[in-house]
Amino acid sequence: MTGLPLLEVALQRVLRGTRSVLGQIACRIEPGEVVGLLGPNGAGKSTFLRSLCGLLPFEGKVLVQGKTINSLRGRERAGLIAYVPQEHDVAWPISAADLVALGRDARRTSRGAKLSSEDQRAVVQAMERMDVARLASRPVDTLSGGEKARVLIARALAQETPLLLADEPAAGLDPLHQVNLMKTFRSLADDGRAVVLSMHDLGLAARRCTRLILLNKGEVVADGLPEVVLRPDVIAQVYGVSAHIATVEGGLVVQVLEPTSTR
Ligand SMILES: Nc1ncnc2c1ncn2[C@@H]1O[C@H](COP(=O)(O)OP(=O)(O)OP(=O)(O)O)[C@@H](O)[C@H]1O
Repeated sequence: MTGLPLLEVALQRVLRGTRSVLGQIACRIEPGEVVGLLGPNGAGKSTFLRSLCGLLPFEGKVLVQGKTINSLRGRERAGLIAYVPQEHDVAWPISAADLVALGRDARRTSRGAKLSSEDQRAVVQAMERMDVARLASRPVDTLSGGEKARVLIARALAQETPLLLADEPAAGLDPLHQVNLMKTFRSLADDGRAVVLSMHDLGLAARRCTRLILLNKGEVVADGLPEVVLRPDVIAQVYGVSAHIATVEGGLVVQVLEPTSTR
């Protein structure tokens, strides 16, 4: 253990084009956390995640295990952070297994090198976790939307990084695969890693995340335990909907009800 936070963020501003879309955001993410990043369309969730992994220029600092993200070279960065993009475009008809194996690239001596037994174990485990083992030989351009999404998550899992950033990974997954995804994230966190994922399903976020960060218009509105962040007045103010919130065995239940006029 280094004693350093896994991720330390002190953003001052992020521009998209000439527009400032994220303001000051400061937070620390520690091993063991599954952080749900919430907020309406356009709130800045993707911008935030892409800034954290160094895919967008930003003003401020992002430290991963104490190292400035922009000082990390490709291989070193890929050893620390895995990223699941919101878009599921795959440019060529590669097999699902070969796509997942790309997650091991940063650990291999050369790109053409054979997968080591350790690489193979990671690929098989990631594919089993995402329930895509039976799709191994299928070209990814023949898969359904949810199947392809699960293969792309498996690629990031195969990277076996301390930090996993995922942009709406549950979108397009059926209920069973959504719950299993969140359980997988929880088990990574229990193993001392951390996951930050953006999401729109407040019920899934409430029940399955250890912490929620709620963004609105590029600012953090709330950051804390699900029961602290997901209050009816906050949901109405940020999302413009009423919600029923209850505590049942195993966690919080949130059901969105009707549009409100408070937003
Ligand atoms: N390339 C760009 N140029 C200009 N503005 C952009 C660009 N990309 C995103 N934006 C704007 O930045 C803001 C934040 O977008 P972002 O994609 O981070 O939101 P989000 O919270 O992930 O939204 P969603 O829930 O719809 O995925 C939005 O207002 C968006 O229109």
